[in-house]
Amino acid sequence: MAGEVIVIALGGNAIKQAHETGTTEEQFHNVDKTAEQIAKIVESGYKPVITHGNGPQAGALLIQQEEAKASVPPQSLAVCGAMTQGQIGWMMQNRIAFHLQKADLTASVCSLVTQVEVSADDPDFQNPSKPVGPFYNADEAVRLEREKGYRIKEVKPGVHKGWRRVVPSPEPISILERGIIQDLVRNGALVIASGGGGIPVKKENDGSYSGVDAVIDKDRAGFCLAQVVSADILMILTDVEKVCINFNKPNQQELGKITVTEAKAYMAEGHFLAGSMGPKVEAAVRFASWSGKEAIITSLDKALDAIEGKTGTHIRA
Ligand SMILES: NC(=O)OP(=O)(O)O
Repeated sequence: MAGEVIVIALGGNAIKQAHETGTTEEQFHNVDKTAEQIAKIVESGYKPVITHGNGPQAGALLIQQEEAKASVPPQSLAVCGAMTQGQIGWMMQNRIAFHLQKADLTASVCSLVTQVEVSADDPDFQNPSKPVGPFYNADEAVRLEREKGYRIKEVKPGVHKGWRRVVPSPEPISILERGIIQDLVRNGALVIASGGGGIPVKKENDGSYSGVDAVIDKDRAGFCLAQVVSADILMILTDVEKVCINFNKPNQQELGKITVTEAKAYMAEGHFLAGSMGPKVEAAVRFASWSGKEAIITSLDKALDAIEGKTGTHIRA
């Protein structure tokens, strides 16, 4: 319905396609296509609040820190997270503003450096789950574990290049800049916030916050953002039009409209991969349970159709 606030969590393919190396030009091109879709959503009367992933970019920056450490001091993963938030936030802000202007729409676009509190005791520090950076084959994975001490996991079983470095991904507890996000949205700005899941920080005894070397899942942080802005819809955009059960098997089945209870049952049966569709369905279930409203998972090009109920996977309480 026009006027509704939609938190849109953009997946990696909105910024970098799997087959690309991730040049500035490639990323700007993808962000431009994404911005065009977001402008259409604004034109239809909805109020998007945007968040985005940073897995490929944070992993690439980590590699750059390691490769250049003989000449410049390597920066921490928390700093890499902040850098990716600035980078992608700028690209989004730049292209969304352009497409709004082209459509004679006047909203101010603002990307906000956003910190998200996590617990230093989160179990993910013991068993990291967040894939970052490029994909490797099994041989490369073994070599990188041995030579560089990376933690590597298979994230696409059965696929030649199905291995990725993983880093800790603690649960987001709260968004520190929630007040200013609410003010900006209330004043009509199109806000990009909590990018890359937010810069992970932990509270110190003196009340200050310090950076934590981790990458928060942007879908889980997207749910926190949806709570902050009292969203009417949480929409998670990825590379598939609908969520599937029995994915890549002969009995694969697309999901249309499902309840939270059904989604939880599919999760318990192990249909959704950790670090992939798992956190998306989990965030959608959390939102639908918390709000009593609808969460949608679909692809970028189907976003508007999905909002209008024509496609996508819709999860409701
Ligand atoms: N931070 C995050 O969830 O990034 P991706 O969506 O790129 O994995």
